[in-house]
Amino acid sequence: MGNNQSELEYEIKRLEETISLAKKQLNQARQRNEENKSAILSAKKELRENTTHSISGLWSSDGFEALAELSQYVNPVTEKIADYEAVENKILLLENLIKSPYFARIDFKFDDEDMSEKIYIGRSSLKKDNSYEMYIYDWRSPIASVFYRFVTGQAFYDSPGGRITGEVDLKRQYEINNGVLEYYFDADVQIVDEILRKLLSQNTSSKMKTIVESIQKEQDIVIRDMENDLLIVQGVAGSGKTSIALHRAAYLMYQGLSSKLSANNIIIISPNTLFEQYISNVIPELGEDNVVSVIFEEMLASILQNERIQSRNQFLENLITSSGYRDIIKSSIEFKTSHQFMEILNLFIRDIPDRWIEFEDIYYEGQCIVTKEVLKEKILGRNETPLGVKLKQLEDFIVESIYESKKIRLKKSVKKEILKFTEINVLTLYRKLFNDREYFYDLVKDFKLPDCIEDILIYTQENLNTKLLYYDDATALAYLNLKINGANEYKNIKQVVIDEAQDYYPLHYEIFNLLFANSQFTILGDINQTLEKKEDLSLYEQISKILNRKKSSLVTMDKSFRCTNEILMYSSKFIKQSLEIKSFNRKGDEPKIYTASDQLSLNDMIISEIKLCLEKGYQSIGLICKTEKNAISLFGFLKDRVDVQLIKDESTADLHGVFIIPVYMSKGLEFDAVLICDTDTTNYHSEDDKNLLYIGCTRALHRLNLFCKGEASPLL
Ligand SMILES: Nc1ncnc2c1ncn2[C@@H]1O[C@H](COP(=O)(O)OP(=O)(O)OP(=O)(O)O)[C@@H](O)[C@H]1O
Repeated sequence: MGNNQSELEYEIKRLEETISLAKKQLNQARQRNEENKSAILSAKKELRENTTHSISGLWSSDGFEALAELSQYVNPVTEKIADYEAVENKILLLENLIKSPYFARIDFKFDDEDMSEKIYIGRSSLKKDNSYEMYIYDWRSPIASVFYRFVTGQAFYDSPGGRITGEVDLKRQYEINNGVLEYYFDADVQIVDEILRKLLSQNTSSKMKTIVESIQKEQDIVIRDMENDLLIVQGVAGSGKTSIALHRAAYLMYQGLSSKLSANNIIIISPNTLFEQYISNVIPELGEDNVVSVIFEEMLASILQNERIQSRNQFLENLITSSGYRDIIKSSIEFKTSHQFMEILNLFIRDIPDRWIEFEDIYYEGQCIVTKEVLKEKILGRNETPLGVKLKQLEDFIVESIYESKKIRLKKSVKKEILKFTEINVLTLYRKLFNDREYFYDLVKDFKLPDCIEDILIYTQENLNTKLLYYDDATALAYLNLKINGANEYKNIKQVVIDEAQDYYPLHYEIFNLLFANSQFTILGDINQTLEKKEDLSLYEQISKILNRKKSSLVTMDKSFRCTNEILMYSSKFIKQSLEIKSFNRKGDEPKIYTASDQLSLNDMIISEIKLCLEKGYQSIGLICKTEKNAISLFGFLKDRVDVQLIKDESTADLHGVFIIPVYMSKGLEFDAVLICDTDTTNYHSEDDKNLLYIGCTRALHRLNLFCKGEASPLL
């Protein structure tokens, strides 16, 4: 360890004091919850014994008295339960804190003081009761940013009261496990890099890890950004985008922020369930409740009230495997999720009342109550109100008109019959758009359409006749629905986090904008990790334009923390070098290409590589294939020889062990060792295939090898 003896003694004593304070507070918290528990139990007992009314009678006409009687018992219990939960949370934090109270210290001399102050930084704060003395500062506190952003010397941080300047005299990092100080070191940049290298050399775990001890300056800037309503991060594979997104969410929930958000104010939009599961532990490990998490297709299903929606994974599998249809699938999604198609849909919506709703005179008991002209007039105009809302208002107008004239209230069944045309079936309308060629071409006469538009129309018509709603049509329909009926979900969301931003199309962002009209956005992506389309930095301009927030900023991150030097160098050859990629300079073996003459010898090669990886102690080994079809077939060959799991659409496996996974599902994930198992020339030959190889290869932390049967792909 080599630390100065008196310093070491000081640190050991400081640690003991901290732990003993934390233990004292833990005991108090436990005692308080014992009291809470018995108070809750006895209040419940009292409630049972002393209230004269049964719960089921409470809402009857004479139940009010009973309700009042009950509330005098219920309210204190509710308060006790809330307190119990808050204290339970604190107990958990303290239990974790006792094991590892802090990971860093800075000695900061405020400009207006003579002596520097020792600031200990940990995952959560610890303060002496009834005093301002902070034993530990939360990593999210303003002063902790100095640790992440400065070396020794002049420094500053922004506090709620303004900028505070001073000097960092010492920067120290600790390794404390189970309450024992293993070592500490005073940090200059090189040593910190050495520690980070050691950290990154460890094996991955089945769940994503927190990175509070080693957040880098440029990452910290994104995590703490409070300036922008739209923050876009372009980061190369492994630069920490997902980690940052999650730490930022925890930061936004920090108690000390005046604009503190709760877990239900933040939503994270994930690419698939496997990824959602993989990241699910990070925020709780940072001591916060998990935020709302959704997959985009779940949002589509909820907007459309339709469960039979093609997932993006199914869409990709379909695209990659269907050689004959590939071009049309691509053109179709490109067209239907474009800005141009959105404008076409807007024109279509404008046309609906005139063209697609058959207004009729409303008769009741033989008397015309409202004419169709009046009804139509009420719907045309007021363009700022969504059509669906206007139709609902029309419904009320008709009911009121009947009441005015006949002085009767309509029965539900009659109402339903009369008001048939006020209900819009978006899918039926959308079908009409594609079925009526004359109408379609008239509607789009001012647009320059794709050359294959006729093929797109036929393809869409066919798809709309199946039971499954295709991914591109579901997107267009969701837009149509939101424009017609307005967006009513997610009203409490104030911060939207979108990971893998490059996978979404312009119309997706229009949908996000409609759904989260008043929210701020953090958007993270990598233009090199697109699967079926080509993107460049203009993607982010497009997103900015669509979301159109007051203040926005684009941050780029070019350092990859995941892969070894050799893996990153090898992976980089699959992408255009428009963006610089730096590695963290961690050494490893060169990736190799293994070519087998037939399937049997390929299987043998893969099996011996898996065995080697297991011998090396790797915890997660990813066997990546181009498609689910290839993955299933490889699984068939290997399953009786090694313990291996197949990952398919909607899998939620824990990533611990050996897995076979289609490349598009491996996005966002990482493995200690990766084997790309089907790199022959038939599988990988096109520009799109290069992107797939880039994504697959950059999943590897320590070891990457490529395998094929027959001729190896010329792309390798
Ligand atoms: N500051 C850091 N300290 C320690 N580890 C880090 C740091 N930043 C990133 N990492 C590690 O690097 C790996 C990649 O991080 P992450 O998955 O967040 O990157 P990403 O940019 O989302 O990658 P991809 O685009 O490939 O999905 C993870 O293992 C993460 O723990």
